[in-house]
Amino acid sequence: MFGDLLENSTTEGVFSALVNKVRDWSLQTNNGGNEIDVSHGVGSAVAVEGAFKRYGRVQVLHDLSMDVPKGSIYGLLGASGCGKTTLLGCIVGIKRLDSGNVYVFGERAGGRNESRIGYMPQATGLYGEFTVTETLRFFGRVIGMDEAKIDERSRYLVDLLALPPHEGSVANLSGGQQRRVSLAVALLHEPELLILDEPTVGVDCTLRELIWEHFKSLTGNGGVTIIITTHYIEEARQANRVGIMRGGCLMAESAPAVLMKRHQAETLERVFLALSVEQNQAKRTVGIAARADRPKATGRWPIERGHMKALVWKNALWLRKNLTVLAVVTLLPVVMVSVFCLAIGHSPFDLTVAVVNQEVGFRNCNSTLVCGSEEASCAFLGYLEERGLVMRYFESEGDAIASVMKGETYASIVIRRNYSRGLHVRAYDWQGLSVSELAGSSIDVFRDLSNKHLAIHLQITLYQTFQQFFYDYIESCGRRWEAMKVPVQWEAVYGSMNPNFTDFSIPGVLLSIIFIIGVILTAYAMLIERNEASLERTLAMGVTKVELLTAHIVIEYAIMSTQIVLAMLCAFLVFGMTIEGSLLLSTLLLMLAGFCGISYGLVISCVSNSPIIIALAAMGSYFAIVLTGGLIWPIEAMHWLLKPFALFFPLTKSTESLRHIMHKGWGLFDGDVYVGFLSVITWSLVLLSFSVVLIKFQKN
Ligand SMILES: Nc1ncnc2c1ncn2[C@@H]1O[C@H](COP(=O)(O)OP(=O)(O)OP(=O)(O)O)[C@@H](O)[C@H]1O
Repeated sequence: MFGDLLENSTTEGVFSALVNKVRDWSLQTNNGGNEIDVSHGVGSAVAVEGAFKRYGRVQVLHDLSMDVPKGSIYGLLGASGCGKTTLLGCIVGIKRLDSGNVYVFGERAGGRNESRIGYMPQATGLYGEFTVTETLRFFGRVIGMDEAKIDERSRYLVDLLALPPHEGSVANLSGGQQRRVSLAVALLHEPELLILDEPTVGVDCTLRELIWEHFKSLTGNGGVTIIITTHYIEEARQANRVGIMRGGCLMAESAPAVLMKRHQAETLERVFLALSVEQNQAKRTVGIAARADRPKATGRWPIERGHMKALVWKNALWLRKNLTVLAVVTLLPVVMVSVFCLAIGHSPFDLTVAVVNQEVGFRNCNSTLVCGSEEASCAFLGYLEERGLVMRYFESEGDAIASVMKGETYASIVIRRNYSRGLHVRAYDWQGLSVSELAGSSIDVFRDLSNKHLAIHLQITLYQTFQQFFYDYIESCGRRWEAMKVPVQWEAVYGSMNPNFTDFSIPGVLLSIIFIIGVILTAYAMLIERNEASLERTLAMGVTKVELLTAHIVIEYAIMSTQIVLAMLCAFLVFGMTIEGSLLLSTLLLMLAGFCGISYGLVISCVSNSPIIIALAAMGSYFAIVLTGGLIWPIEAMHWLLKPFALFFPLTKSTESLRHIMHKGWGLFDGDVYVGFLSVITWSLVLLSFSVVLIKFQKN
């Protein structure tokens, strides 16, 4: 309708003087019996005084005043982007003015009169997965209706608005059907004030007529007040009063017939054009109006039982309808723990090495270990094969080294011609060992050191294999091999004699998995909630943001408990990770880490509503935590600049504590186990408080 007069979002200047003049004049000449005085007295359902509102640099409402008499239909008209939805949001209480006042039934907007208001946002504001019945049940519960009343009203509205059968989900309805469901939600609790943002878009003319008849009967018989925005301008002729907005100002406010008469126009559209011309002329002459006082926020207890029950029910219903998501989320930690245990900490096997055995060449030889054997090198290579090395034999040393250089083998092992003789002298008569025997009994190894893990593994394998082989050779010669041992006796206070990297890392891995899943789930749940238009509607019904958060935390905690139990069963029962201490204490620490993740997820979701930023923040912090938390490399080895900070990160101390519990069997007050608990609790509380502050002070 107003397509040719689309608002300029950078509208400058204030036209309040002229606007107020036009408006006053309209009111003076108004002869509508439905009209009442503009002050927010007894007769006003809604009164707006000197409203200012801007989004960043864009001034959206500009010294706007309006008055909606009780029991009337008020049509709010204006071009796209002129600020109608913003104004409605301020009346409903989900948006705050920068300055000015909004009164609803004589009380400041945003107070406790949500049960008297029915709000239909511009977007449908519904949960796509729910059926019509479930949608009406949820919003009925939020507003505090009893079940019988919800059923009764649902039947009535389904009939009135010709809503489709109940079984299908709302997302599968047509646009017009969805708008009707949305209207039904607004009408559900029989509110005294209906605020409807374009309720008849996508509705056919017959049904539109019917809906308007219903509005008229509501205002006529029931004393209900309706504020309605519409782009079908002719519709607004049926309203008792229309307000015409432009550039964030109300240019006129009066009965449609009065406005048309005053401007000698046949349609309201022509009235709008005439007013726009007058406003443009005033733009050049009128200065900026003073701002009114900033309204004070209304204080209230942020959590109500009824709201919480409805929200938790809604979240649980959403999960029931998204069982795949629920299954994936619940099993994710088990999958991550399994992948970790299967992938990390095991010794490499089937490593190929190049071998040049100058003692026997390519001929077959006897690998049995016998004292004084001329082919002891074969026995040694047999030992290496038993340790899982794969041998590739070469004729010359150069070919063997070339195979390492080409990446075909990991090392080349060269055994000299008189190896067996030298070895025998070393084992049997070492005092008489000559220089040539010493050199001949040495094995030359050329390794590819570019892969540190594999190179060290090969080195350890060769040392250990040779040690065993040499002890066995000494024994086969009837000598005591114990005399050759390094004279150090090793014993374990905690842990096994053969420590395992997987076992070392699993406490930190469990904590970090539960933490990061908490972060991601919360951030995305809040993102979805924020981006759903249903949030506007839920907030308009008096649900607080703190209640929304708490309901999410409740559901997430239920999921998290299952995640933790499954992840621990997987780690301890399936992969045999060490658990010497209390399972309960370990679970508690994991729950706290999960809570810390949830709190951090809340902070991220408050700071940004971009999925990319959320993903980057979550992954970035995860890597920082994993790298600095002592999970994969000891903190003792960390750079001195980073170390003091790393100790304060949320999972550093808690990883140590969980390791003490799991590997040493320590209790809460043994060593500094309690410090890990304190650290993660402190982080959770700080992050949670921060997110609550951010949420509280977010205006839009
Ligand atoms: N959350 C927001 N952040 C920044 N700018 C916003 C926000 N909401 C609205 N705006 C801007 O404020 C102006 C008024 O928007 P509003 O939705 O109130 O207009 P409207 O009159 O309802 O438009 P329409 O008839 O198309 O729905 C527009 O320029 C819009 O881009």
